[in-house]
Amino acid sequence: MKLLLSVLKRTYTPAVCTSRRRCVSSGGSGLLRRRDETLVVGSSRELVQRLGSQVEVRTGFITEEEEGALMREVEPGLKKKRYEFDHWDDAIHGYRETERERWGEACEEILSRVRSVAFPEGSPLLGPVHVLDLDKTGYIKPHIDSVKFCGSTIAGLCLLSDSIMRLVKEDATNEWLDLLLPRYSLYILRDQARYNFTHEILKDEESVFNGQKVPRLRRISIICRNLSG
Ligand SMILES: O=C(O)CCC(=O)C(=O)O
Ligand SMILES: [Fe+2]
Ligand SMILES: [Mn+2]
Repeated sequence: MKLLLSVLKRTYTPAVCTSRRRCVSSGGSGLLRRRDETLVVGSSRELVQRLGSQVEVRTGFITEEEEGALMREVEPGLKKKRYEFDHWDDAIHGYRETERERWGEACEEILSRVRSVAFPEGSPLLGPVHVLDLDKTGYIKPHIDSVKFCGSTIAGLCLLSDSIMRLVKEDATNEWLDLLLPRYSLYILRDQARYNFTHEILKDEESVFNGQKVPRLRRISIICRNLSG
């Protein structure tokens, strides 16, 4: 299946870079951009193209109804918890989370679609699916997922809000990529993008993509991972 970039409803203004960093859109690669819908910008065209093969954003991966089905399943468990704000040392600020191994039929169908596009057939997966609920003021600081517990691929469904995921090369912080993750999208990070770059979800005040404000509301992500080999 080809990337479903054309489902993105809004158009974003052409690259107007207001940040210190040099913005180069992925125009011309044909993979990450269709019409005016840019989903990836980065520190250089070369990086966007090279790392672009290890990063996917599939817009409209789920429908509004499917988001509703997922919410009905995760909301009761989340509501029993309180958002955590006070742990200054945590990678995540303003969040609550849970894990879920068994899902109802509708959700299982969605998750098996995620697995079939994100992971090679037969690749052993982490059993429980991770559900992360970020408050409107919550954000995820730069980190690399534990190499002990999870393998080469991270796949996340984005519910309730658009957001921006920033990837920064661990040993060369001038190399970076910003991904626009629209509500209803699926993102996939593989290989170098997963091992050699930190990832983070920007807080509302910093949530600007390619010069355009992207309001960050409460956001829920549902994340599938494979096991480390
Ligand atoms: O919310 C997301 O999409 C990413 C979460 C994350 O980075 C993590 O749980 O390690
Ligand atoms: Fe992570
Ligand atoms: Mn702590």
